[in-house]
Amino acid sequence: MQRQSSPVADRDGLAAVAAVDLVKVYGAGDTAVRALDGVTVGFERGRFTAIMGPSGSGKSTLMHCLAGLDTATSGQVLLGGTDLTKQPDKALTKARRERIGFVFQSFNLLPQLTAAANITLPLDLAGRKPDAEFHDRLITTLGLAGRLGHLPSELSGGQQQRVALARALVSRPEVVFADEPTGNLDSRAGAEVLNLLRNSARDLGQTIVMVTHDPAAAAYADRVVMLADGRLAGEIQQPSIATVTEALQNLAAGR
Ligand SMILES: Nc1ncnc2c1ncn2[C@@H]1O[C@H](COP(=O)(O)OP(=O)(O)OP(=O)(O)O)[C@@H](O)[C@H]1O
Repeated sequence: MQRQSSPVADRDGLAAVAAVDLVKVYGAGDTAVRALDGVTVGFERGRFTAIMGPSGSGKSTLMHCLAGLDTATSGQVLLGGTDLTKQPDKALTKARRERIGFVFQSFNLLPQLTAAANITLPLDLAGRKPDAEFHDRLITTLGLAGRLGHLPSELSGGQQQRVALARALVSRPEVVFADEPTGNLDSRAGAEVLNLLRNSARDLGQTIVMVTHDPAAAAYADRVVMLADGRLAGEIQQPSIATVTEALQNLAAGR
């Protein structure tokens, strides 16, 4: 496993989103928890990166801070040229809505809306129209053409997650954050969703950052960033299930 992190984005123009010396402390005094303890890491444009590490290592906290869903105690979050930690609430909400896409373990689709309406909802709310050609290409690639008129309750878990993926991708956001996106899927549907995430990076140039516990899921990524105790603990390029599993075992054993 390499011990160096990638150069942070805005310095070389590569990173879509980056953390610079990011610290997050929950609580205060004796009960304070240092969930992130000075993390500096960049996530390159057009690549699919997985964040892994033992339970409690700070994966969700890092992702939430990168996505502007949580505020850091100190340090910077750079989305393109914008330091999210310096944005007033309104600007942060706008950046989250217009520049970031999300895919959650629990799909988070609105039950009363059809698949088609769920997919375009964020754009509709922003008063924007989807690029019709890109929209149609996504629907075809994600295998949703025959499902657009269905409600989420009429779709399988894998289909619901593909709708959520289409919703995240259709606005071509600067980064899509995926939080355990296959956690509620069986292995076949999970593999489909992971293939689609990988292809979104390769074919569409979409930047994707995914938190996962599963080495098999992480092996779909171009790169795995490891966290331990709120710090960067190395990274793996072109990961395989074996290299990821070994790295996690080494971390657990304190090597
Ligand atoms: N809201 C909170 N209040 C207090 N402590 C928190 C809070 N959220 C997270 N923590 C603590 O911060 C540390 C990092 O948590 P985080 O959820 O980021 O880790 P994780 O790697 O995502 O864990 P897991 O794999 O179990 O989901 C943990 O010690 C956790 O208990």
